[in-house]
Amino acid sequence: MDLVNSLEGRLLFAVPKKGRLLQAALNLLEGADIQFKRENRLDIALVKNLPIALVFLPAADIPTFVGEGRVDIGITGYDQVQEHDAGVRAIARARRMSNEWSPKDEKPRGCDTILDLGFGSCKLQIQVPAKGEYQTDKDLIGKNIGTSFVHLASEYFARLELEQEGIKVDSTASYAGRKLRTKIIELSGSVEAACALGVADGIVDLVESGETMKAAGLKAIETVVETSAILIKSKAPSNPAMVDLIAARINGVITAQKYVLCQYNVPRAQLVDATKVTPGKRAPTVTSLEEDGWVAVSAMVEKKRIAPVMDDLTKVGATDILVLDIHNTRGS
Ligand SMILES: Nc1ncnc2c1ncn2[C@@H]1O[C@H](COP(=O)(O)OP(=O)(O)OP(=O)(O)O)[C@@H](O)[C@H]1O
Ligand SMILES: O=P(O)(O)OC[C@H]1O[C@H](OP(=O)(O)OP(=O)(O)O)[C@H](O)[C@@H]1O
Repeated sequence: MDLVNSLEGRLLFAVPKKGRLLQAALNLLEGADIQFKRENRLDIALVKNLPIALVFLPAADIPTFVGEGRVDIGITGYDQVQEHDAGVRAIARARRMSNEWSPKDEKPRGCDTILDLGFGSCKLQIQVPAKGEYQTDKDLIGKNIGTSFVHLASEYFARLELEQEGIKVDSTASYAGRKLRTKIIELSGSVEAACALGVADGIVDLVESGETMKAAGLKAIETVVETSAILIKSKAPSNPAMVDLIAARINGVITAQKYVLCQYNVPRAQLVDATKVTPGKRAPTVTSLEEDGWVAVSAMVEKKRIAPVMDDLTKVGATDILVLDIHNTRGS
């Protein structure tokens, strides 16, 4: 099969090819009924039931492909989009300084966020040895910083250096032409080892549970970016209607994962109190029961709140409380 020709007319959808976001992204695709078979070692898969092709790429590269409009939509981390944007800003500053800038450089690029996907949550944090001499981010000015997020780290320390000099920073354009006193060292993985091995005085890396940080004898002193996985699109996708369809399907899956359906019976006299406990996403559905003076209520409730909600319903006199998983939703 000529794979490149078979991409014709298909919306290109970038998915992380490995790492922390891969499995949750695949689960979302399955929930959205995006059917495909990925051949061994191939990074492109044609979707069987929709005019879409999936492109499996490193999470860090997805903002570049989407931002340049080569791929229409993608799933990646918000941190990766921020890092990419910071890199684009750095190039623009350098071009302006070297007078290579032209109005073409201003053409709209970058990605738009469609949805927060609710997984892959963590923080990009500045970390230092827990028992070391550095207590604040300012203590690291002029020192060595190890990171995979070189552009975000450079902007962070550029701002810090300017503020230390008493210069007000109103945009990242203020960093133009400045040489950082802090040395940003690019590392592609196992960044936590850099302090112990003497390569860096501090690091900028992701923290979720904090286990990796703790095991490396580090502590976090500042947060650069809070992140989670997002669905992004290019500024001018090839098929906007298909983008909307995918966004609606994925949104339906996320909502279904976040909520359960709570059903119960309650005396009509207690209905007001009960619906305060379960107001639903828009409003609860109330139907009358054959038994006089009683109603049945069903309402969507956030999964993480369901136990106290059941306690409170019991207190206001609800009975026959059922909690049902929601397989999928639309329009909620
Ligand atoms: N511990 C974590 N908890 C939650 N999300 C994470 C965590 N680590 C990374 N992520 C998210 O997953 C994205 C990809 O990180 P991951 O380390 O899986 O990348 P990768 O593609 O395997 O690259 P690398 O080879 O550099 O590890 C990150 O940008 C971040 O958004
Ligand atoms: O706070 P924690 O829950 O310990 O998670 C943080 C770790 O997770 C990520 O790395 P990952 O395990 O994906 O491997 P990597 O270092 O190869 O990127 C990140 O780079 C941290 O090292």
